[in-house]
Amino acid sequence: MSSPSILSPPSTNSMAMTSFFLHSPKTHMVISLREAKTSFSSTFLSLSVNRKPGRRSLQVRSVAAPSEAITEFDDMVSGTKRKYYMLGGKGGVGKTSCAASLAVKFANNGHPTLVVSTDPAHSLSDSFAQDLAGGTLVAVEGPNSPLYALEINPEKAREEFRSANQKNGGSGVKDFMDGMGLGMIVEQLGELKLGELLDTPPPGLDEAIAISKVMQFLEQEQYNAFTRIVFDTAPTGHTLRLLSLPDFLDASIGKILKLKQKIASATSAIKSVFGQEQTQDDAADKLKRLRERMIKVRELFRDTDSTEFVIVTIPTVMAVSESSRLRASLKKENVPVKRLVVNQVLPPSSSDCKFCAMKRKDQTRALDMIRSDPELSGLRMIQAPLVDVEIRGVPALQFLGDIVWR
Ligand SMILES: Nc1ncnc2c1ncn2[C@@H]1O[C@H](COP(=O)(O)OP(=O)(O)OP(=O)(O)O)[C@@H](O)[C@H]1O
Repeated sequence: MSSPSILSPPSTNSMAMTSFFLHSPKTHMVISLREAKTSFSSTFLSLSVNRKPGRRSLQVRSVAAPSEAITEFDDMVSGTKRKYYMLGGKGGVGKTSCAASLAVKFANNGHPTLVVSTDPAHSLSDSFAQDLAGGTLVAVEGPNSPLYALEINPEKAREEFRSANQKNGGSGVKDFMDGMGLGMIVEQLGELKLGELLDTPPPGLDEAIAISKVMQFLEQEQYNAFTRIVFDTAPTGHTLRLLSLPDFLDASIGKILKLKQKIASATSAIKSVFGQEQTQDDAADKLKRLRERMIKVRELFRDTDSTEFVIVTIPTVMAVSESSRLRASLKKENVPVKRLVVNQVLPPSSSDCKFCAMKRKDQTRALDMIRSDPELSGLRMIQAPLVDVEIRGVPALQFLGDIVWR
């Protein structure tokens, strides 16, 4: 598939309006974007589809946004040292759209970029309108610099983790050791509840394993070239659990490894439970590597130099309340947060639509709530407008990225 191309270069008219046309070969849709420069620090644009026979065009009108909508993309884009951006928030607020648009913008600004979905319900493929599934790096067509996407299959990652664990304490071991009168050690292993944990994983475990899987990818030399890594994370609840999981898993794996050593040295008969010595060492190595990765994940989340967690929300009381709790938890865990994206803000309009007026009033209340919230008021607020078409495909993401990340 060829990439979308700009058909006509930007042109400026007497009203200081910029317009250009994008052509997506996949959809054969011509998108006309008009950006009005106003005296405000931000511009809201609204999209509409013109379905005239033979020509579908997406028109973007611009309206002024409040002046606090300031972002500092320069700060995000500068430097070639690798940086990680983790976008998280309540379900459905636009995390994927914002993460994908940020990744496109980084790539268009010269950064070889990797965008990763660790949300068990992936939507990167839908957002880019390209098939990115499969659990490996897939090139995204369209941006100027290389952009790759990775949808981690959490179940597969968990299965790998489970098989490493089972070799160190599965039910076969328990039966054997019971028979040897060593049930006590098995009970100790049982106390770790790792097997149970893997059978009914709590929210956050998949995410932790998925992120550790990404670390595994990044340990390989061929991935050194990526200078920006954007994570589209799972909804808030998972993220909160994820923050405490690396510590928990680290401790659990540490205990398992210690117990395994004890067991291994107890009798050579017990050694046979684990199969060949070779297999045993493999399993231990796997666990050790996983443990090291968990430590890296924990450090990565707290590294202010290279990592930023961006909270995405929408202007509703429920979403703002959840974002406030998320920010409080992130603060407690020393995870750096600077920005809050408030997505789907209704642009001002002169129409007398009652529904819109009510909705706008509601949103204004939620925005006020953000401004007076002790957890959120200190963050840089970025407002993104609710647009009237679905944001899909690289040209649309580029458009969203140019509004949000400035
Ligand atoms: N600013 C916007 N204007 C209009 N539609 C939007 C906007 N942002 C996102 N959407 C749409 O909202 C829907 C949900 O967006 P998205 O998938 O990015 O959210 P999410 O937070 O990642 O969802 P989930 O939690 O389910 O993964 C999509 O259809 C997307 O196109």
